[in-house]
Amino acid sequence: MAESDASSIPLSSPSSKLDSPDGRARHAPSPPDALSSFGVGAPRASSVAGVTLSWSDLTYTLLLPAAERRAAARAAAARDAAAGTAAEAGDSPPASGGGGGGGEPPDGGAVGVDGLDAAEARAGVRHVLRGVSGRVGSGQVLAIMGPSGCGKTTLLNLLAGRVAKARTHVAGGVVRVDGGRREPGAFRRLAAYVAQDDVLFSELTVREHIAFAAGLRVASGADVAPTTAALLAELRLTHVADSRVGSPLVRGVSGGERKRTAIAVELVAAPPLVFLDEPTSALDAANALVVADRLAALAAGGRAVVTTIHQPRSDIFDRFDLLLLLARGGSVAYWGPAADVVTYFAGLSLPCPERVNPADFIIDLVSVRPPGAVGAPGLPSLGSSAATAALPRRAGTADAAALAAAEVAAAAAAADLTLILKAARVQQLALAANPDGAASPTMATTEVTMSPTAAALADGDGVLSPGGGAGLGAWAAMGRLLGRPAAGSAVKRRVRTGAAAATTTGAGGGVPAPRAGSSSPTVTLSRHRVRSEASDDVSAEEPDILVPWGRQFGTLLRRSALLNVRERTFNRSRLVQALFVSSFVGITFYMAGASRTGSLDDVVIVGNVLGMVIVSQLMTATTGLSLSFPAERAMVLRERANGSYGVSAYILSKTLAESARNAVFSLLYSIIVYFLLGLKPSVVNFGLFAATLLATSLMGESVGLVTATAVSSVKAVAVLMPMVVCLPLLYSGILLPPSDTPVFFRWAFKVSYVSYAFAAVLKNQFNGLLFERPPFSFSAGVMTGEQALGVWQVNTLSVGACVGVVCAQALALRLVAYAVLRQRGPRFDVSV
Ligand SMILES: Nc1ncnc2c1ncn2[C@@H]1O[C@H](COP(=O)(O)OP(=O)(O)OP(=O)(O)O)[C@@H](O)[C@H]1O
Repeated sequence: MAESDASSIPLSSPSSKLDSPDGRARHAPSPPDALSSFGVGAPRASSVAGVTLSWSDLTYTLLLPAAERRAAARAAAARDAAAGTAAEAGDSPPASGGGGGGGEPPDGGAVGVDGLDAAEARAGVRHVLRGVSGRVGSGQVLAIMGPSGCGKTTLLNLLAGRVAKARTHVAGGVVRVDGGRREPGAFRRLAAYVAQDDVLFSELTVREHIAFAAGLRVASGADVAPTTAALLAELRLTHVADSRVGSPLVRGVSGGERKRTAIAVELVAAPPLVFLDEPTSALDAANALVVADRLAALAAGGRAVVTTIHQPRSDIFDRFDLLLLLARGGSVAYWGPAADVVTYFAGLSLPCPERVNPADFIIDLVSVRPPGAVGAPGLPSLGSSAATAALPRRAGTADAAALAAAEVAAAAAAADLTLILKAARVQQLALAANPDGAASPTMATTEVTMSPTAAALADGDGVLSPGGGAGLGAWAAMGRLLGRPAAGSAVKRRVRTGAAAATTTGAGGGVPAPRAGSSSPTVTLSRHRVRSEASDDVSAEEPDILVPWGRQFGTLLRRSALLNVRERTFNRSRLVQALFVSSFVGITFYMAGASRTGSLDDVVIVGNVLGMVIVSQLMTATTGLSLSFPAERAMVLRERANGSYGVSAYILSKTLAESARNAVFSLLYSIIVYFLLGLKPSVVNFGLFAATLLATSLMGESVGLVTATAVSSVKAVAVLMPMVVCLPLLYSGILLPPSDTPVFFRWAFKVSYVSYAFAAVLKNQFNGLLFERPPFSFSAGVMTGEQALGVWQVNTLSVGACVGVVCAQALALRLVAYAVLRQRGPRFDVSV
C-alpha cells in the first residue's frame, strides 16, 4: 500500500479536556501538532519514553471456509432474486436511485442482515475492518468501542501486532510508530498487551507475579525490587501484595485486583504503549471504575493506552480521551475526542436524550440496523441516492470532503441511520486524508429539512420503514430514542456538516481511493485452498529477549520450584499415590522377591509385580504433566510473546524443577515397594531400582509434555494418553515376550521405553540370583537368575545401560517438546 501518514490526520472537532469535572489531573496544554487539534492528551512529564502510534486504512478480511462460502453465495443469490422480484413489483423506495437491489455498495461498507453483503458473499470473504485510521499518543487513553462482533479486538490486535498468523485472513493498511514503519521485535518491547483473560498462577502472590515478571524483563537484577514496589503502588495493589492471586475454585484477590495484577505484570519493562482487551469485562462497577482510573493514571504517567471496551458506565467513559467507534461491519462511525462524540452525533440530527449514558447511546446507534440494511433490496447506497446524485464530483480534489459533508446532510435528510454513519465516516476519511486539514477541522452548521417521511421514521410511529415492513421495531425504538417531532411535520434541523472542505485546499484532499500497486494484500480463492500472500509476512523470530539466558533460567527455575511446592493438592495426591500404591503392592506381594524356590509361579509373579510398579510410575507422571501443562501453555505463550524468555530456558528449568519433585515421590515409592517386596538386599541394587523408577517418571513426564504441547485440547490429550502409554506397554515384554508377538511388530520392543525400564528392574532383581531348582523343569540342580530372565526374553543390555536408554529417550522427547513449543510459539502476522 502506498503509505499515507496517519500522523497528519486532522481531527474532526476541537475540544478541551484540560479540566475534568472531578478535578483529576488530566492533560496539560498540548503543543500545536496534529494531536493537539483534539485538544487532549498532550505529552506529560513521564517515566516512560513518549510515543505516537498512528494507523491508516486498516482492513481485515476473513477468507471464508468453503462451506461458509457456499452458504453465503446461496444467501446472496436468494437476496438477488428477491431484489429482482421487488423491483419488478415496483416495491423500491423512491430514493433508491438504483443503488439498492443488492448491487455492490461503494466503499465496501454495506453489511447485510446476515453479516455479509452480496459482494462479500460472492467473493467468499468477510470484511471485519474497513479502512480504519486513527492516532494515539503518550498521555492519552483511546477507547475502541462498538457492538459485539464489530471488530474491536481484531483492531486492537492489529495495532498491537498480535494478530495470530493464519492463512484465513488478509490484513491491509499501515501502522506507524512515531511516523515510521514498525519493526516487529522492537515494537513488542515498546508495547504491553493485556489480554481479556488473565493468565496468572493461582498459587503465586501478587508481588511474586510482578517480581518474577520483572526478573525476566528488567535489564538489571538490582532493579527488580524497586520496579515491583513501584508497580504495586501504581496499580494500587500494595495492600494485597502478599495475597495469593487465587482461581475460581480457590479464593484469592478480587477480580479487579486480579486484572490490575495482569496489567502490572505487563508493565515491568516500562513500555510506553499499553494495549488492553476489554479490561473491565466481568468486573463489577466499582472494580471496573478502579481499573479505568488506573488506565487514566497510566496515561498520566506518559503512556499511550489503547483499550477495547464494550459498554462502559458514564463515569468510566469520562476517563477516555479519544474514542474510536466502530459500527457493525467494521466501519468507523466516529473517531475523535471522546468528550465530543455526543455533540458530533447531535450535529448529525442524532441527539443523545437526557439522562442517557452517552456510551449506551452511541453503542445503540451503531448497533441498531434497519431491516434489509444497505445492500439489501430497495435501499439506497451512498453516492447513488437521488439526494446526492447531482452533487459535483471532482475526484482527487478537496471537494471530496465537501461532497462527503453534503452526503452527511443528505443522509440526515433521508433519516437513514446507516447512510448517516457511512457518510460521516466518508467525511472523516476525507478530512483525515487532507494534510492541511489540521488547521481547519471546524464544523459549520447547515440547515436541512427533514421530509415528512423522514420525520415519520424518526418518530418511530410504526407506519413507515425504509425496508418496507420487516423490523419496524428497531426503527421505532430508534425514533423514540431520538425523541423526534411528530410524523408528517417538516422539521428544520441544524446539521453539522464538514464545512472544513470549504476551507480545505491543496493536494491530498479527498477520500483515499484504492491504490493500484499498493500493499493491499492479494487474495486468491481457489477451489481447493485459500491463500493470502500478505499473511506470509509473519514474524517467525523469537521476540528480542531482554535478559541473559542465565537469568531467564534462574528466574524460571525459582518460579517452577516455588510453584511445585505451592501445588498442595497435586503434591498431596502424589503423596497418596506413592504411599497407597506402594503399600498395597508391597503388602499384597509381601516378600515375593525373597523367594528362592525357583518355582515358575514365584518367578513370574515377581516379574509381573515389577512390571506393574513400572506402569504405575509411568501413568502417574504422564497424566500429571499432560493434564497440568495446558494451563501453563497459555502462560508460556503470553510470556514468550512479550519476550520474557526462550523455550530452552523454559524447558530446562521445568525439567529440573519437575525432576526434583519426582525424585522425592519416586524415592518414597521405591523405598516402600522395595522392602515390602523383599527385593535384593543390596544398596547398589536399591539405588538402581530407585534410579529406574525415577527415569521412568521422567520418561512419563516427557511423554505427557510432548503430547500436551502437540495437542492443544485437554480432552484430546486425555484421550491420547492411554495410547502413548499402552502401546509401549504392549511391546514391553510385561504382557507377552517378543517371540509371541507377530514378527512385523517385534521391532517395537527395541524402541518401547517401557521395555527398557522393565528390563532394568528385572535384571536388577534376577541377575546373580541362584534358585534351588530350575523353575521350568523337574530336574534337580541349581538355576541362575539370568536363566530365569528367559521367561521375558529381555534385551541383553546391562541394568545401567537400560536406565541410560530410558533417560536418553526422555531427553530426546524433551527436545521434541522444545521443537514443538518453538514451532507452536507465538507467531504473529506483521503485514501491517
Ligand atoms: N480468525 C478469525 N476466524 C474467524 N472469525 C474471526 C476471526 N477473527 C475475527 N473474526 C470474526 O470477526 C468479527 C470481529 O471479531 P472481534 O473479536 O474483533 O469482535 P469484537 O468487536 O471484539 O467482539 P466482542 O465485543 O464480542 O468481543 C467476529 O464476527 C469474529 O467472529
